[in-house]
Amino acid sequence: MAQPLSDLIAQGRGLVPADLVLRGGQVLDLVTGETIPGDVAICGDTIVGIGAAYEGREVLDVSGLTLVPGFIDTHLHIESSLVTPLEFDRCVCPRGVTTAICDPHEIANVIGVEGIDYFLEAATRTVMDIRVNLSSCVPSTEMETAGARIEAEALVALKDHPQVIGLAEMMNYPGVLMQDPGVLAKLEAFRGGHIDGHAPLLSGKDLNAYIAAGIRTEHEATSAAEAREKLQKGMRVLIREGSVSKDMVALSPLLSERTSPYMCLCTDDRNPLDIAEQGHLDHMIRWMIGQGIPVPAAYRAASLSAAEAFGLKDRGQIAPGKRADIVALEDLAECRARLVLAGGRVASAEAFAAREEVAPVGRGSVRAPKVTAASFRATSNAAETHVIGILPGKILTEHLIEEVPPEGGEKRADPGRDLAKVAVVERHGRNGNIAVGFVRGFGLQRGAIASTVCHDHHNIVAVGVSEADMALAATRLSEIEGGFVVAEGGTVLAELALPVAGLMSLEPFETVEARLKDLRAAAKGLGVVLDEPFLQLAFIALPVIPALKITDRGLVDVEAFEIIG
Ligand SMILES: Nc1ncnc2[nH]cnc12
Ligand SMILES: [Mn+2]
Repeated sequence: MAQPLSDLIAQGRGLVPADLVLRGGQVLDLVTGETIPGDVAICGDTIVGIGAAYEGREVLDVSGLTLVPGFIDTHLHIESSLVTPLEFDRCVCPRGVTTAICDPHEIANVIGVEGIDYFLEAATRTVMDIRVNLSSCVPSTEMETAGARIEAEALVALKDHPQVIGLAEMMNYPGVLMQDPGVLAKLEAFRGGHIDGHAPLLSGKDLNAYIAAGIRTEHEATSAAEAREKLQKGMRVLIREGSVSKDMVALSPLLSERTSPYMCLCTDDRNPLDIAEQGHLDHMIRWMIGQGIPVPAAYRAASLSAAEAFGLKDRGQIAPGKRADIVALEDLAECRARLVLAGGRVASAEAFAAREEVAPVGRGSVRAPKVTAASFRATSNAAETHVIGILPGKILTEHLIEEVPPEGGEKRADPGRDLAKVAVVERHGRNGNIAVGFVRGFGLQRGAIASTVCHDHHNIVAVGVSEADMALAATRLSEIEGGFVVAEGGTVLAELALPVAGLMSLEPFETVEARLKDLRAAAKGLGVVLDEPFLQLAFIALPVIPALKITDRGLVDVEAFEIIG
């Protein structure tokens, strides 16, 4: 809410006490890289003074601390935190993240615009400022069955919502290059405004064309060379460190004093266990400074550069006229928040408790066909088999070709060769599709794991070496309204219910953390070698990330952009 100009001016001049004063600290100025001693005076949600002594009706002592602008996660799917937006707020804001720019395409792929409305409603109630980019690819391609379809006109109707920035990641980059009419209609509708990108491995003239179409950011760069080309061609590069996509090591060498105005930080998909064990953007800042990235460059990417890249002129600096998004730190290299203000409000337990809940949506969203072991038979007479090769810490996969000799017209998993079956079961009640393929890299020796978090169409995906356990896990997901399940020998070993659209829990984030630990332990007990098996599982179904994926409609050769089996 805008403060009266007379209050801003009188409090900024020190003629009357400010509403709140942070006393005795020093401000890290991200333009010059210098620190400015003095109080910070705040009127409502706005900073009105720095670098001087102020009186305040309320005074917080921050002596000995350094104040930096609140952190901005420039691209994430809050659904991937596995908790509701208000629980995400309570989990992450105390770590210094005061703005989250989300793309609700996960829930939108399950329940359509109602899912976007749910996030827009939540954004009016959180302590942090949740901004929304409107989901551009629901479904991500025509090679999958989603629970909903969103065309340009539905997005245009939401365009002027105060929490909306622009169009979310244009993942259908082949559709841009092939000038798909539906894709061009969305680009046209948001032309001249903010359009996020998603163009993994795209380079050269095709990248030129993709950017010329008005697309401004990239978070899918997974190498310094790829990121450099995209920076040089005018994109803002968002360095991503999620629970599966971990690009910080590869990309942070590019982050310097010179490039930091054009680079930002994001998480894309990060679950509560990783947030608890390592952190969120604070983890990225801590790690990068530990690697020798200049301190102002790291904090600039986390705040000022992000604000400017997304047109958020009211934030990104601790300076008069800016939103009072402030993080107080004892040690810039440690980046452990001692105090966080979001819009002038302390991110305290009381502030989180005072928020009004948002009614959950997407209940009862799993409407899958009944399945049995026979549903997951792989019938074929040809030994040559396309196999999805998992790359740990990446959502890119390899397109492997293996000899899997059929026995009696059927191909089986072969744990000795790390060959498991993977199946996708359509669960939106549309067609009951079931596709079966093979995957290498989970290390699974027994049983099965399954999930309704299955980017981005969020059907049921199951990986297993026992078809009966795959059927048990998939059936259990229908019973618990979606989530994660580990099953072996006819028994469910561990599970996490995600009843909000089959994507988010209604439990506190601490409970979800604990359940994830049990699930990871149960999966490890079956031989799984991946650090983050469930998010890795969730991405083998995403047909806009090279190279071989599987949807409910079959195996997808992403480079050829076609279903191959
Ligand atoms: N959740 C997601 N959806 C689409 N593309 C992604 N790339 C990384 N995370 C993604
Ligand atoms: Mn994304």
